[in-house]
Amino acid sequence: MYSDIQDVLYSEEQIQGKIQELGEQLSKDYEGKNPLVICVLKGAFIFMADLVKQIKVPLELDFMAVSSYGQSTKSSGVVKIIKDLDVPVEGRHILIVEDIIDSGLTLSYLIDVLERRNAKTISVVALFNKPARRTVELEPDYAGYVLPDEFVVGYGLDYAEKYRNLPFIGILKPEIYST
Ligand SMILES: O=P(O)(O)OC[C@H]1O[C@H](OP(=O)(O)OP(=O)(O)O)[C@H](O)[C@@H]1O
Ligand code: HPA
Ligand SMILES: [Mg+2]
Repeated sequence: MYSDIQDVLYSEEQIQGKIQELGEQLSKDYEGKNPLVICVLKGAFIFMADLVKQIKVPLELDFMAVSSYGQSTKSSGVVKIIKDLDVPVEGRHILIVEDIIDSGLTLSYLIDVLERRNAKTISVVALFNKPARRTVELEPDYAGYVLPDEFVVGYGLDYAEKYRNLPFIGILKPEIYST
């Protein structure tokens, strides 16, 4: 598994440091708001777990599973809800937790869904951001690292469901997905 990685972009320690910074900012901004923090499964599961431990104000959380990449390194362009939220979002302060924004299609779809359900506010925290690949205009309210235009895996992100358990984020060797 480790030999399939071309370059490690950010180590486990660097990622944890960034998450602590994000948590401090979010703790200030969500004081007294009891946000509903939504994890976008599967990719964001590790980030969500590490992030909420760094947010020091009361919050609730829920999970939504969506998918558009399947077994590919390119978005299919069609975002499917595989598991919906358990609780209503009407009147709630929503914080969407995403691992990565690439084309922006997943998040623009989700934001649209939550707006139609009358959330009070909707903000996005994304650990990784690949602005070079955007096909729809979208910027996270809280952002971790900007990544180069390469297919990356680890820290929750997969290629064909593999590599999610790597503790760092790295570039996958192109020969792995082009063979
Ligand atoms: O900005 P985009 O181009 O839409 O890409 C970002 C989304 O793609 C990945 O999810 P994927 O659809 O692969 O599902 P997964 O989280 O289960 O891996 C990733 O976890 C983000 O949710
Ligand atoms: N890697 C894994 N999953 C992804 C990526 C990526 O670079 N972009 C969007 N989903
Ligand atoms: Mg994926």
